[in-house]
Amino acid sequence: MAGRSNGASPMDLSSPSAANSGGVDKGVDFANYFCTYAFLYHQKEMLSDRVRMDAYFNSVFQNKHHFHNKVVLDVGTGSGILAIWSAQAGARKVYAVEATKMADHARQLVEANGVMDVVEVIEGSIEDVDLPEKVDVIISEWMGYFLLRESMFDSVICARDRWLKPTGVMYPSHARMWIAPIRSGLGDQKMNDFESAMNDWRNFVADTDTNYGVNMNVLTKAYREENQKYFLKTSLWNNLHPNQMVGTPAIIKEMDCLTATIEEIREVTANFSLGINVDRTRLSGFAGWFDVHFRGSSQNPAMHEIELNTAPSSEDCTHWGQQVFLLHPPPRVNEGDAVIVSFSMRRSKENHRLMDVEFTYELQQSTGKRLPPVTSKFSIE
Ligand SMILES: C[S@@+](CC[C@H](N)C(=O)[O-])C[C@H]1O[C@@H](n2cnc3c(N)ncnc32)[C@H](O)[C@@H]1O
Repeated sequence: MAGRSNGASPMDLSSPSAANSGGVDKGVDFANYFCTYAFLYHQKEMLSDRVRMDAYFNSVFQNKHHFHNKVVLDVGTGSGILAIWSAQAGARKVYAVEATKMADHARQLVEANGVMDVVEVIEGSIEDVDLPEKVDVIISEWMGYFLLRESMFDSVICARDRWLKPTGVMYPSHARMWIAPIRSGLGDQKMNDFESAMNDWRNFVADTDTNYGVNMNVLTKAYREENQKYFLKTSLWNNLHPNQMVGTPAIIKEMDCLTATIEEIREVTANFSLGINVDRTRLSGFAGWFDVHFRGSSQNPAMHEIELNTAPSSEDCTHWGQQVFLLHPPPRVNEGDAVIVSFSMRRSKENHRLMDVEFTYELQQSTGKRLPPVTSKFSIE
């Protein structure tokens, strides 16, 4: 469905690739994933996200003791911003590794900001790069939609295991994934879009038969499936207002970036219960988001802990927004009900940077009645 935007993503990660968790075709991965990061418009989008920028800025400058006279590795430096801040905070040496040609712009920025004696920009994949020494700090902005889309944390883990000193610290140091029950008008909108696509198809089938003598109706089922996936089974990007949450959010995954493994993030599963706290409403779906923390390590804690939060907010929106998983049809819920959820998120077989998500949910009404479980599957594209 490339070219038809459902608001799911500003980046095109949707084309199938040979990449998977076992063997990634680097050329295809570069074409599908990295290429977008070589554009300044995309780096600018991230550099304009105030919540993101303030969190990283404060994490570095309020914890200068982690940087002063230290060796830092910036994994995926992009424009070089985190490397420049690390140098300004007193680092002795910063290795700023970037897979794309954005490395050239980063080098220019480093020079223009007078930190070229400290920051060395290296163009290449972190997986392939050799550094002359181990580092005290790894800083990286690796988070994708709902934390794990893009699978960039794999590269940070690889860098950590190869280059971080045993006493080293990770920036950020911890990450969490959240899910909340929500109400939204998006469900009706997407169902209308789907129905109008199917009406359009029926007219097309009739016209093709009348005008050209070929009956296309045998393809109706396939067209329906294609459009169901696109309109109803793909998660949506949205910045929700907190009053769209109809119950208490749950943490479904917590990660210590110093010890997390690729195995642990390849598949995320969780069983949890969401208490409904709004009366007579619809459960339009679930929203997923993340937060990360900058706490240093237990050996070497931060002086000032900083949080970067992408939860629904009335003022602080981020470019990550939230991922919305819509239920069709949306069940009616009441205050005091509970939604019992069994959740899983796995990497897509076609593209390890995209995710397949499954919710099996059961509504437990406040009266004690329990409705039969329903399973809904989604792609995060
Ligand atoms: C989300 S952007 C962050 C850019 C910059 N650090 C910032 O905070 O504005 C991630 C960057 O990491 C780069 N990247 C992703 N995986 C990488 C890898 N394995 N090796 C080197 N660079 C990588 C991308 O090309 C992209 O520029």
